[in-house]
Amino acid sequence: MAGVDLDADPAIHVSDLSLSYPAHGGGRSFHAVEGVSFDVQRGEVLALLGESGSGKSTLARFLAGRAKDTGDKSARIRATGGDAHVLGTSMRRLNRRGAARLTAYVGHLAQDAGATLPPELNVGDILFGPIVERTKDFDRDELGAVIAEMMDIVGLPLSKLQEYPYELSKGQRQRVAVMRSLMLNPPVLVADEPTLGVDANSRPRIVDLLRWYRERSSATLVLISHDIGMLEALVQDVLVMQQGRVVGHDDINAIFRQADHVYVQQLAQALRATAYDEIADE
Ligand SMILES: Nc1ncnc2c1ncn2[C@@H]1O[C@H](COP(=O)(O)OP(=O)(O)OP(=O)(O)O)[C@@H](O)[C@H]1O
Repeated sequence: MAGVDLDADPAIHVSDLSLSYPAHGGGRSFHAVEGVSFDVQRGEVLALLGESGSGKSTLARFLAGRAKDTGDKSARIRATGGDAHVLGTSMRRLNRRGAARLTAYVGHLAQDAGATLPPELNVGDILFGPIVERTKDFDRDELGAVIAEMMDIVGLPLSKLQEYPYELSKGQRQRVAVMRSLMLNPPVLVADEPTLGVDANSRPRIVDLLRWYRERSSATLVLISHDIGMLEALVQDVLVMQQGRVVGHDDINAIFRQADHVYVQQLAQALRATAYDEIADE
């Protein structure tokens, strides 16, 4: 696709970006992200942290080229300042066609993606879906082998390929959703809380799958996650958001050790407490 540069480094370049939701119900437009700048180098894993409502999902959707990807007009995100370039492509100038093409290069795992699997398809068809939608010309055996490897990593027996989403547990559905997001081998993946609300058994499986994917693809990942296991296993850099702004950006150890912002310190403490709770649960 014209405009996509797979060698772009940084893979993601965000410059003074501000994002808004449209005015509705007689109110004013809402500024969800304000004046945010950062880079993600090619092959790097960046975590976005911050309290609920700090703008993480909004930023993630915009970076993934899904700003207008919603039937609900009031949920369409508009850039009101700056821009973000992902694989050299301006997200601000992205039109509908460009956004559709970009989905082959920039994967987006939306929050609670497991809940939105197509109910009429079995797991096998769900996994093949992203490929079949694009081409009839693919090696079914080769892809089958990749699917079998992924099923093994996430601990799902191959018999599950014949089952439908309603037959799976919430954690199993989420594992399928994460597998599906990797089927097109996206060089950039934006994942919004991939382990949130998922049972303790499924969480490390999802972490293992994302780690496997990164090792084989050297993809650039942006992860929204407060899962200490996921952060420790995958993340190098952390960007902390508060009320739409960036209040910290550093190496994960530096952020948690010497954070000079009160909010970052509170977050680090809360994450450590969660980790201890989980150890206590085991
Ligand atoms: N459709 C919308 N219209 C207006 N405001 C919205 C809309 N969607 C989200 N917002 C607001 O934008 C702000 C940022 O929301 P966002 O979902 O990006 O935050 P978040 O950090 O991802 O939160 P969470 O961790 O709860 O998912 C919030 O104040 C939210 O209420």
